[in-house]
Amino acid sequence: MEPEPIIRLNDVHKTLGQQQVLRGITLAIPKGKMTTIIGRSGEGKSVLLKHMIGLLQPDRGEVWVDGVDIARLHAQRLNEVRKRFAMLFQSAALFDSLTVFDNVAFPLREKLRLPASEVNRRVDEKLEQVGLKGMGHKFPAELSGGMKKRAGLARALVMEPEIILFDEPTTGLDPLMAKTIHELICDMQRTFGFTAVMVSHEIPEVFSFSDYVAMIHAGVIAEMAPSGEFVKTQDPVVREFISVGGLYPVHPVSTAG
Ligand SMILES: Nc1ncnc2c1ncn2[C@@H]1O[C@H](COP(=O)(O)OP(=O)(O)OP(=O)(O)O)[C@@H](O)[C@H]1O
Repeated sequence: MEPEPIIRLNDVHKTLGQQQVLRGITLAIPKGKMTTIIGRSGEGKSVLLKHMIGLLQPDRGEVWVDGVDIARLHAQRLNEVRKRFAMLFQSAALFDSLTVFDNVAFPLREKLRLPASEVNRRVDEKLEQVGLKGMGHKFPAELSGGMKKRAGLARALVMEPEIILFDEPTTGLDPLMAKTIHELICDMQRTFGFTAVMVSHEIPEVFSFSDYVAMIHAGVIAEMAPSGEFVKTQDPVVREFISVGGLYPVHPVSTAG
């Protein structure tokens, strides 16, 4: 049985500047699974993620999060819904002037105002889970690219969100480190069971680490399917796009005649 969707976009349209970026996106994100959004550069993948968390409002259409249309919410109610989310940006967006520990502690202190002993416990636990045990005293400038991503992940996880949006979380890493970070994210997703929505350019790797894959093309969802089904698509545009990652020859040899 298909898992129920936790986020549902219905006919979402968005124009930014002169560009009609989203032209009727309809998409359901299954709860507790890893869904990856692929598509060419500039197709609107980041814009789509920002609609899911209410950082952008659609010109037309609906964005349902667990039964609430966040496209119509006032700021206060929207903030309540946003507490269920974390978002991890390409850059990991760490505060350079804070240690790794203080970066991860930041949302706990700022939003939950927890006592110091509880902050220490939770931060140490998350640092250990992402492989940064004993690194809390370091500053971001002292970390490798992979360690920065781990720190960003720890900060996203520390609030124990129900939904985490990952915008190209392996940007700037070498292929081996990118694989390690993807594996870590998958491991965390399976351990904690949050809903993950990820934007990624890593083809064909996305098909091994995602439960579902969706491709955006020309402002709409060209294909959305479980990973194993997605690669069997007959849609020529989708086939051509994923062929770049070596799954199919770009010009399949015709067997006709
Ligand atoms: N705030 C904005 N104002 C004007 N145009 C914007 C804004 N944000 C995004 N765009 C435009 O919307 C389009 C989609 O951008 P988006 O960042 O979502 O693409 P993407 O698919 O994530 O690309 P990439 O894979 O390169 O990160 C681009 O043409 C971009 O220039």
